[in-house]
Amino acid sequence: MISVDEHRAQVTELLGRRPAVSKPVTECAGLVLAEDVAATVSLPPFDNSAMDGYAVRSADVAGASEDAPVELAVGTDIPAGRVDVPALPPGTAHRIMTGAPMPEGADTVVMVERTDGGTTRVRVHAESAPGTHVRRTGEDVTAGTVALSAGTVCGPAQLGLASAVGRDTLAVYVPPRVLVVSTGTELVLPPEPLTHGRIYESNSVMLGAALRALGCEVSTVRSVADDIDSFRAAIEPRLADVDLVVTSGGVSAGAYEVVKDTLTGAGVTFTKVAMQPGGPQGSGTWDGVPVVTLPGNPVSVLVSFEAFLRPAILTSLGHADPERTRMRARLLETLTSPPGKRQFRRGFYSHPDGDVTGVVGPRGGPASHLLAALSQANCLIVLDEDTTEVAADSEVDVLLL
Ligand SMILES: Nc1nc2c(c(=O)[nH]1)N[C@H]1C(S)=C(S)[C@@H](COP(=O)(O)OP(=O)(O)OC[C@H]3O[C@@H](n4cnc5c(N)ncnc54)[C@H](O)[C@@H]3O)O[C@H]1N2
Ligand code: MOO
Repeated sequence: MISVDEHRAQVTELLGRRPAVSKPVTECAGLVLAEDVAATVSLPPFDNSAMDGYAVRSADVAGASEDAPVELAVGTDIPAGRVDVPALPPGTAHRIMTGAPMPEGADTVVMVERTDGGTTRVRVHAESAPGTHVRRTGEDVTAGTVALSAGTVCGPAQLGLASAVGRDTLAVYVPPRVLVVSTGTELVLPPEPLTHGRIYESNSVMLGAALRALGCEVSTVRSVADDIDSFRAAIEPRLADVDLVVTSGGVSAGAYEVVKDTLTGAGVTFTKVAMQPGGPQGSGTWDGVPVVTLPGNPVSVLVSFEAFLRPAILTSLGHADPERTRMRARLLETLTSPPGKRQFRRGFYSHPDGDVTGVVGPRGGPASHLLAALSQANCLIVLDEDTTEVAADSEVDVLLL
């Protein structure tokens, strides 16, 4: 029996670090930068107006007020995008739009609402200090500096910034192509009707969704019979096209453990991990392709994904912190846990108004076939290896899903 942390370390080492590739910025959401992005331009790239109004010299509108407006001749219009902006002669105003370049000579912008909106002459009803409503060159980013560092997760704001400094591609770690395989002679796919003793296959759909959420490209073999020849025939031809194989089922102690029977001695090590659910696990390689074998019970599959695959894949993709957000929460019911095992119970975490901790109630018992309870959960309650009981009202760790 090995610990959760030991198995996680093995799976993380197995997956290693993904290669970096250049991708269009539009395809980089959620991925991690494999390069520093240097700004080749400043942001803003030029002094420009923050308001629709009039570019003026502040000295020319000094003392202006509602009762004593200052009247100036209007020179020209400067819409955003105009490149041939004439300088501003003293005692005049240029009509300027938000984002348009400031004319030489102007040091401030008066909002149109503080004027009569004139097009040949304008009455200005307010003073405007130098710099008012002017966005200065480089006040956000200075050309030549690093706008985004390697290791940054590309969310919407980061991709916006990369685009604003002129990048249309980025070097990012490319997510793996994953083959998801569900084993079990009992598995049936809709619309085939269920006969007694068989069940509808669900693990591959669940795993596929979890993997795609990390950016993985997923292909699936949804139902392989518990037979070594069928298993080999279904998987071996596909190995060349994937970076990782994830199987479910066929790894425990029965007489028909197809995954274990096929891969033992062929590069995959099977072991028991001190956790509940998700005890029977395996990892290794098959013809050089990394393989992670999960137990078949649906809740075990998703808990194993959270405990091992998710952190290993995120690490392989360059994430510095692959952990789920961990919170302390007040437990609403007493829970028990087997000694020596880390238990992951499904829970619902909420945060009543004014509560600084949050509360969590279990959803379903510890058994690993309770898929409906899992579907109502938004967190895993973690009871560590030394804990056998946690009383209601005690604080526990929860991992937010
Ligand atoms: N004598 C022992 N029996 C079992 C042990 C043990 O240590 N000794 N461990 C139990 C635990 S814990 C688990 S978990 C399971 C793991 O068994 P397998 O990985 O071999 O999985 P299967 O037997 O193939 O399936 C388990 C369960 O899950 C259902 N299943 C499987 N695949 C799917 C799927 N794709 N979609 C939906 N449901 C699926 C399957 O029908 C079984 O009910 O072993 C225990 N036994
Ligand atoms: O450890 Mo099993 O994975 O409880 O169902």
